[in-house]
Amino acid sequence: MTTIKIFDTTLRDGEQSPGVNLNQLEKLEIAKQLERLGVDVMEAGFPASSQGDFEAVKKIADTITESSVAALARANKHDIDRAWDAIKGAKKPRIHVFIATSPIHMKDKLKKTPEEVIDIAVKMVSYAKSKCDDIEFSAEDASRSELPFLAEIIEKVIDAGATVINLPDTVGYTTPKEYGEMFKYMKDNVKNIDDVDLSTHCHDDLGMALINSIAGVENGATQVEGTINGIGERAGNVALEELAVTFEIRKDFYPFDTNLTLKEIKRSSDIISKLTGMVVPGNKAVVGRNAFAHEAGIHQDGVLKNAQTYEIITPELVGVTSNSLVLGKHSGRHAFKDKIKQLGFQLDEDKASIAFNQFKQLTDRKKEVTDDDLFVILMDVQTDIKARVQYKLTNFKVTYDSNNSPSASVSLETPKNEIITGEGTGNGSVESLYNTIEQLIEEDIQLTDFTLSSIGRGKDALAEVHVSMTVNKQVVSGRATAQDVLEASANAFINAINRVFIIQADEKE
Ligand SMILES: CC(=O)SCCNC(=O)CCNC(=O)[C@H](O)C(C)(C)COP(=O)(O)OP(=O)(O)OC[C@H]1O[C@@H](n2cnc3c(N)ncnc32)[C@H](O)[C@@H]1OP(=O)(O)O
Ligand SMILES: CC(C)C(=O)C(=O)O
Ligand SMILES: [Mg+2]
Repeated sequence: MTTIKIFDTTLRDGEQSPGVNLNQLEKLEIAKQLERLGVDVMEAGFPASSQGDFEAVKKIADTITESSVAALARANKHDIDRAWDAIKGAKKPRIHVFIATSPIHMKDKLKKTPEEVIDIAVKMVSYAKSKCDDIEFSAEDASRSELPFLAEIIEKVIDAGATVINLPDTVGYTTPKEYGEMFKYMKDNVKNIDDVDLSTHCHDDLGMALINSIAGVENGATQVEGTINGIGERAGNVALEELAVTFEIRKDFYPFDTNLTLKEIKRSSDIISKLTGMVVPGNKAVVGRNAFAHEAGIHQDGVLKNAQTYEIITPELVGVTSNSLVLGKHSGRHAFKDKIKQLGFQLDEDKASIAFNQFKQLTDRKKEVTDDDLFVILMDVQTDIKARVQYKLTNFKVTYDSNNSPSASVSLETPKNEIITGEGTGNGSVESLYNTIEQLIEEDIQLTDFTLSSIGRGKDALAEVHVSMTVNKQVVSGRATAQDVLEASANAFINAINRVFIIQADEKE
């Protein structure tokens, strides 16, 4: 068995998913879970891209001890300086320098000759090496690069100090045969290739990210880059949980394994889905809601006789459990604290008390509080989602009449503690609410996405709303849960707006 290193880029490439915008506490929460999952390396972000990302990467680097913490940098001194300043406190820091090597990217995007690209890459890898021992070099768009040129630049950056060479399929264009052959070519033609880890980085534009990553591994890659739930730029990256579980379930066929703690997979998937707002499709491999559900009578009959007739992965393997401890109106603090631990949260006394009060309020409205409900409450408290509120919803009313446009009246408390109220209409109840809030806040708001889902089953399930929007041209997202759809919608909208003020305050600090 060869153990393949897992490089998780949920916090960098994953955050590049359109509409995803994580704050510092949310990124830190995800980083802690990735460490529990056992990733060898986590790419915490791109520090030169914004002050907020710099701060988040720094916080993660100062907190995480088991996994290496990587920061992305273009091949220029400014990006490398920012990356190093953010991660130098890490126990195992890695600077990740990239530059494109395909003819189309070099000529049309970078406007550089191949010789200039080699020169920049070598100089910038040496510069990064003068600061940090562990340097990853990525040849962006490697899969559309000319192989002899790729071999030349790789040999030179290894001489300059690179410790990991990543060959991304940046646009998800390659096929397994082609991608495997590229790794084999490097193994056969780059004289110092055995001094470094070779890495895959596959995007899923043609749905081949998993099989391409495996082809890379079969041809010499010792590191795989990807994200949890497969989120990422455009169609996303390879879903790391799919790779790790494939190696586990088909160990008779593939002689590879990973250091991941597989039973942390479901929790990782849930946290990332909740915090990013990227809902996991029900039929998604390994972590989808239906991945372990059987609908058809013939299947159910088979499973009752022997689960393995239709189940190749046991739910327990990836941390899907059915829990019997039901929390409700009559539960006390002990049972609640025990449940917090079971769900994998570590809250201090103050936060545990806030969460307990929110749980009690919910039990007044809901017969049975499920693990999913609690997960949402605990995650909100853990990430202080309500702690830095600027605008607060104090009251709202929506009137729906099937013959007329719905109308809303809303009261908000402003950052200056003034109460403002207004009224408005819209084509639907949510739109009337949003139009009214927009008029009150007087910022330039464009809603770009709205998702509503239910947490739990039945009439009294919680509603969860995610919104993405631009506020004064800044892209932000917000989420909220409530028992009422309109309340969740209003709070998600206001949480997104509040984020703009939090980002502005962070940037001033
Ligand atoms: C394949 C990937 O996933 S790469 C990672 C992509 N991630 C991101 O872009 C997210 C974060 N990005 C950002 O916040 C911004 O793009 C920034 C802060 C990095 C740069 O912003 P700006 O300075 O406004 O530049 P902008 O993004 O418009 O253009 C990119 C510039 O970097 C250059 N560039 C692109 N890649 C590289 C590289 N690897 N090394 C050096 N220069 C590069 C481009 O040629 C262009 O240069 P030019 O201004 O001389 O034409
Ligand atoms: C920055 C690099 C590694 C990347 O994300 C890509 O090429 O897809
Ligand atoms: Mg990528």
